[in-house]
Amino acid sequence: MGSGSNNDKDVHRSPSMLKLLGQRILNKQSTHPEFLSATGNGITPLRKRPTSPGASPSPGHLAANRHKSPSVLTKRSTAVGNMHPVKSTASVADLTAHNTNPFVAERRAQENDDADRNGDDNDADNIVIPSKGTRVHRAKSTSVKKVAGASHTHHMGGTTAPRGFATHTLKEENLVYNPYGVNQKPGTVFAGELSDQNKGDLSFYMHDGDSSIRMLPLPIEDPNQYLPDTMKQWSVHLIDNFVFDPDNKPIGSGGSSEVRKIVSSYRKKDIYALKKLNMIYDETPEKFYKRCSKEFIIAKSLSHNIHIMNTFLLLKVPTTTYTTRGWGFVMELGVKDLFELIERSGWKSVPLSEKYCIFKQIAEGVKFCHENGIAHRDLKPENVLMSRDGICKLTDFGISDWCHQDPHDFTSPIKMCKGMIGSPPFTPPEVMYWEEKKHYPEKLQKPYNPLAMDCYALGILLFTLVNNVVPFVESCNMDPRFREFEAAYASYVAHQNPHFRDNNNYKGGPGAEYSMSRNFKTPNGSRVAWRLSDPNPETRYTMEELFADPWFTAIETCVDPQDPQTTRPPELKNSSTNSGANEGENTGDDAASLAPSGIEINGEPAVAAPPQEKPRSMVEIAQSPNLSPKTAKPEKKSTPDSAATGEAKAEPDTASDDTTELEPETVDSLLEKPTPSSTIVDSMPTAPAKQLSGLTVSGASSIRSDSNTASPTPKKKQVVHHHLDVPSSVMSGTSMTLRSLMSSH
Ligand SMILES: Nc1ncnc2c1ncn2[C@@H]1O[C@H](COP(=O)(O)OP(=O)(O)OP(=O)(O)O)[C@@H](O)[C@H]1O
Repeated sequence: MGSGSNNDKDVHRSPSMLKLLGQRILNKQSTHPEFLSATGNGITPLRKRPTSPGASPSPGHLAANRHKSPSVLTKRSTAVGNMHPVKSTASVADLTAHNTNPFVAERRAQENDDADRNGDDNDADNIVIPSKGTRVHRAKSTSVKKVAGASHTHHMGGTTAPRGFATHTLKEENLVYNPYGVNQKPGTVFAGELSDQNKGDLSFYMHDGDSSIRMLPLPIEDPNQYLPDTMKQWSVHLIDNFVFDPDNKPIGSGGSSEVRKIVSSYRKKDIYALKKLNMIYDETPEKFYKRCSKEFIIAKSLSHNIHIMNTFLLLKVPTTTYTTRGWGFVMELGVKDLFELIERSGWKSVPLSEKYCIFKQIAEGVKFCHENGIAHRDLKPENVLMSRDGICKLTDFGISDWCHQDPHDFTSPIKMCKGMIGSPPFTPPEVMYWEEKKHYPEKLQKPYNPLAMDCYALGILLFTLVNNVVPFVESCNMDPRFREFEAAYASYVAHQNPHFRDNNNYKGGPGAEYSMSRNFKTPNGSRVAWRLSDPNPETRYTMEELFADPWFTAIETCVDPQDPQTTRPPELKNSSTNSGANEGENTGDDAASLAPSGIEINGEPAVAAPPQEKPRSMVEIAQSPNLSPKTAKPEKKSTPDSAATGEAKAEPDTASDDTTELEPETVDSLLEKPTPSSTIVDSMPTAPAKQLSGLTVSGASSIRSDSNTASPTPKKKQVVHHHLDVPSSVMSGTSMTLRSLMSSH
C-alpha cells in the first residue's frame, strides 16, 4: 500500500478527524477508542460482528451491549451518527441453507421438495478441485443463472427473504420490546412482521403454534432422532443433570443463540456453558432441528482437540424464567472471547510474541478442522474463546461444513461452495462477490474453496491481532481501504517482490512503509499475514504452506496442540426420557442399563453398561406419554443440600417436590413446566460463581494461577504467556481515545 503511509499521516492530522473526536467525546457516546470510528479516514474500528444478516452497525463490542437485541444496537449505532454502516455479516439465513446433515435421513417428502427448491449451496456436482494443491476450478455446466439462483438460497429463497436482510442499516426497523431477552434478529416477527395491533401485547409473544412466532412447537423433538448412532445420548433433557447458574446472566450471544452458565447437578465445580439455540427468521422447526443437529455433530466430532471448544451434549431445554423451550448445546465454558481481549485498551501493549502465540493456536485449531474434513467458514475474534488457562479454542460451527465431496473420505475432492457466508472483513473477496446487495456481475460469482476462505480469515485475524483493529470493513473492492490493500498488494508483487507468491519463497513481506505491516516488527510476520490475506485465492497461502513457513513454525506457543482437553465431561446420572423409554421391556432399574449403545462423551462411554434397547423417541413418547412406574423416576428426590454435595441422584424438576414419584408425566409437561428461579437458586452451589467472577476480572493475577475449577485433574500447563492478562484502562477515556486513535495505524 504505497500510498498508505501518506494516508495514515492524513488520518492522524486530519482536522475533521479531530472534530469528529470532539463531537464524540462531547456527546459521551463512549470513552472507548474503538467507539470512535471514522469513515474513510483509514481507521477501521473493531466491532463485534454476529454472523447474521441483521447485524447492525452496532457498537456491539461494548460488553454492556453485547447481550442486547440487535434492534437496540441498531438504534444506538444510528445515534452514534458517523459510524460505519457495517454491512451484513454472513446471513443467518445461510444457516438454514447450509443445514444439510448427512446423518439425518429426510423425514418428510415435503422436506425433500423444499431442499430441491432451495438448492443446496454446497452442491458441487461437477465442480472438482483436487484435495491438495492446485486449486483448479472446473466450471460447472450449470448456467450462470442457476448458480446465481443458488445464491439466493442463502437468503432464504430470494423473494422470501426476510425483511431486514437486505437492509443492513435497518433504518426502518422499529425498536420492539423483546420479553425473553433472546437474540431475535431484525427481520423476524419481532422486528419485521409484528402487526400493529400486536405491538405491546405481550401475550402475543407467548403464543405457541403460530408459524410467525419464534418458538418451537410442542413436542420438542428428541435430539437423538437427528444424531448418528455414535453420538446418540442417554440423557436428552437439560434439567436431568444440570441447573442454571444462580447468576443467570447471559455470558454471550450471537445471531442465533444465547449462552448462559449451567452447573452440574452433582458437582458444583463443574460449570458449563449452555448455548441455547434460537430459531431464525421463518425457519421451520424441521430446518431448525437439522441446522442445530448439524452444528452439534460437527462441533462434537471436533471436540478432541485442545484448540476446539469442547461440545458435549445436545439437549432439550425447558421453558424457564430465563429461557424458552428448545435445544441447547452443553459446552466447555470459555472465560472470554478473543474479541473481548482485543477491544481492551491494554491490548496494544501485549507483546507481539503473545499475539503470535494466539495466532498459532488459532491456526492449529483450523488445521485440525481441515484435517478432519471440516471448513469452519466463520473465523473471527468472536469465535475464538479463551479457556480459563488461557488456551485459544475455536467455537461456533454454525456455518461450518464438511469440506470434501464425500464427507467420510478426506481424499475426495474439496466441495466448492456458492453463496455469501461468513463475517466481513474475514470473508474473502471471492465470497463477497456473492453478496446480493453488492450487485456484482454474476460472472464473478464463482464457486469457491472453503478452505481458502479459512486461510484468508486467518490472515485478517493476524492483521487484527497485530494492529489492534481490522484492516478494513469488508474485503471487497467497494471498500476503499480494501481497494488500497489490493492495489498495494499488486504493486508490491509487481515492483518489489516478484516471487512473493512463489512456493517456498520466504523472503520478507511488505515492510513498514505499508501501514498494515508497520506493527509486525519483522518482515517475516508480515509475509505470513499478506500471503494468507492474498485477495487471489489461487495464490493464497494454504494451511500446508502456512505450516511450512519457517517464521510460523518458530512461533513459541504455551500449549502443545497434542495436549488433551482439560474440561471434565459432564456427569450424567439421570435420564428422564429413557427412564420411561422401555416400559414393559426393561427389567433393570439401574439408569446405566437403559443407556443405548455407542454413546460416547469425549471418546469415553457415557455409561458403563450399554443396553440393547433403542432410546424412545419423542414421537413415541408423545403417542404413549405415561412413564412406567418402574422406571419413571429415580428412587429419591434430591434436596438442595444433597445436590450440592453430589450425593443423591438429581431430580429434574426440583419444583415438583409434592408430586408423587410415580405420577405419569409427559415430555410436554416437563418442557412446559417453568423452573422457578428461586428453587434453582436454592439448590445451586454458590462457590462456582464466585470463582468464575474472579476469573473474568482483568488484573494482575494470572488466570493460570487460579485453580482449575472445571477439571478434577487439572493438567498443569507450562506458563509461557498470560493471554488473559490484558488490562483495560478505561479510566482516562478521553486521553486513551486520542492516543489509541493516533497510534492505531
Ligand atoms: N462455550 C462458551 N463459553 C463462554 N462463552 C461462549 C461460549 N460459546 C459462546 N460464547 C459466547 O457467546 C458468543 C456467541 O456464541 P456463538 O458465536 O457460538 O453464537 P452464534 O449465535 O452462533 O453467533 P454468530 O452470530 O457468530 O453466528 C461468543 O462470541 C462468545 O462470546
